[in-house]
Amino acid sequence: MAEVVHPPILLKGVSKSFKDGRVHALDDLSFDVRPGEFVSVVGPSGCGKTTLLRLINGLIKPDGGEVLVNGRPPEPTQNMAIVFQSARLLPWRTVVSNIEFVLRIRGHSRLDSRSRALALLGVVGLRDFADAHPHELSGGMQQRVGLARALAVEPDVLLMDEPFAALDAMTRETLRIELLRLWERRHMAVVFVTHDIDEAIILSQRIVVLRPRPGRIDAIIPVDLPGPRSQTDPRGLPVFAELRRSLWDRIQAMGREGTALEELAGAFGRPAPTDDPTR
Ligand SMILES: Nc1ncnc2c1ncn2[C@@H]1O[C@H](COP(=O)(O)OP(=O)(O)OP(=O)(O)O)[C@@H](O)[C@H]1O
Repeated sequence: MAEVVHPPILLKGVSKSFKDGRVHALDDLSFDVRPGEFVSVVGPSGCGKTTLLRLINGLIKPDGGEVLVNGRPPEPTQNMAIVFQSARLLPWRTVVSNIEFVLRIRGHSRLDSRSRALALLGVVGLRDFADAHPHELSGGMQQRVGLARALAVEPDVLLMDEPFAALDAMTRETLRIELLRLWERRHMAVVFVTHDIDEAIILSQRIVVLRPRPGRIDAIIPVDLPGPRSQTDPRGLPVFAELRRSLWDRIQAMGREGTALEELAGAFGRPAPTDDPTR
């Protein structure tokens, strides 16, 4: 009999409330992430993006519906990694030891952990900083270490919660390309939360748009751009402008339906007039 292939991530009618049901964070969310797929999640502040990642990661449980990772409810033993807005490195450990640490607790030998950690630091361009401590690194470099640490466990599911939001524009750009290169090489399933529409289009194969109060799926938008993404900047392409416009229109429509438009504009960054394809 043919083996059943489960999607890396599957959500079926997932709901989640906090404060004894007074805060309805997510309502009836259903979508899947296919093997090797890069999916971004966008939506205004408070629409449940982080809650969604925490549900997939198994840090919290849904009140209703089902979250499945590789066909099973999420659990710590699964090959999943999460990257946050700040790298959250252990300050008393060196850079290389921060990565070795996660390998050691997964049962890798001391020797193997070190060689893997050093190889990964090479991949993210930080081999020369192996023996530095986190405070000696810039925010962008720390985030690179965080990425290397997440990849060390060779996850087949990588969750990212606005990982580049705190970085300057240039570092952000460099890390995006680095992430795309790593993804093209390893092809893990990625769920990437961002407030930045351009970033979502540049990185993803599909974009899940959430609407707030309670968080629901507004649309799932396929992003069909010529690849490989790490080598082609789509921002000059007509299809990019069209996608950007349609996402922006969608967000404006949410505003008209009652969500404060200014909040949305602040959260997403209104397209500059010169970038506006309709002008
Ligand atoms: N542990 C919690 N206890 C109580 N309420 C919570 C908790 N976690 C999230 N919430 C509420 O659930 C809703 C969704 O929060 P969440 O952090 O997932 O949104 P978000 O889309 O990630 O927001 P942002 O873009 O501002 O980071 C919010 O109303 C938030 O206040």
